[in-house]
Amino acid sequence: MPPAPRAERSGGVHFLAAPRIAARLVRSCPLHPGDLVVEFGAGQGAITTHLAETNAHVLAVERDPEFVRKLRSRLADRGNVRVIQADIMSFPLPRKHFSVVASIPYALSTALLRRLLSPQRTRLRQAALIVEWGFAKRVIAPRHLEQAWWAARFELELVSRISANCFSPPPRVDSAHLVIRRRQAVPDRALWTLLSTAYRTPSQPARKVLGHPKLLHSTGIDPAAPVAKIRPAAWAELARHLARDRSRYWPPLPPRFR
Ligand SMILES: C[S@@+](CC[C@H](N)C(=O)[O-])C[C@H]1O[C@@H](n2cnc3c(N)ncnc32)[C@H](O)[C@@H]1O
Repeated sequence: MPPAPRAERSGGVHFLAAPRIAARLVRSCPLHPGDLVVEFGAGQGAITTHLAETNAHVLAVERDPEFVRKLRSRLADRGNVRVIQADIMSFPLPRKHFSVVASIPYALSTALLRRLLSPQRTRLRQAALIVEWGFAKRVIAPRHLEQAWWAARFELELVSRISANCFSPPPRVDSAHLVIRRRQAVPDRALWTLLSTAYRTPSQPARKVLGHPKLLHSTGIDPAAPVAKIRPAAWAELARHLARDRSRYWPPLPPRFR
């Protein structure tokens, strides 16, 4: 049977057509030989080929059987790359520490970040992602509880804007290069208690919701500022300070995050 026409095969898929951007994306996620890195939505391998060069163990996940077949044959001589036909949303995440480098389908951005960043025991160390520009702007300035949870435990850096013309076919909007790095350990239960309390009344002054005005000052938080304006790193610092008091009880996280 002749292969399906390309436009039909790749319907809705925007392939990265700028090798320098793929190279920069991979460089922004430092990998060492033997590290484990997952690429979600490997497509035709625009990023996978650069990942293969790092000598990390690469798990390239792709749903489309035709892309999988081609990519397997293209990378057959790379013993460090496994191309796996699977759905991003059900692919079991590694149990050991891992990194992610990927240009993810726009429609799955929130769901994938939720899988990677929300669980208390996530093994994600770092990620370098291409995501929709507007999505990147929203996650680096969290307005909601779950995003605040992500940002307090992981540093989210918007590295650059990527023009739609760097993709084939070009999407309607620009994309962003987003880098995610796990912060120094944060006591999860203390952090969750602070955030879930604060985000019930996000426009209230920090002093009123959280108390401890001196501690707020010393962690760089303006006690008069609304809680929703507190920087993610300051939340992490505040949780570390409060958790030092061993006499305090911090309730467990909701089951969906455990
Ligand atoms: C934005 S493209 C990126 C392709 C390639 N990495 C690149 O940069 O050119 C997203 C890829 O994700 C794949 N994809 C979409 N939904 C998926 C899913 N639920 N599970 C696995 N792969 C999926 C598409 O087939 C496509 O190859």
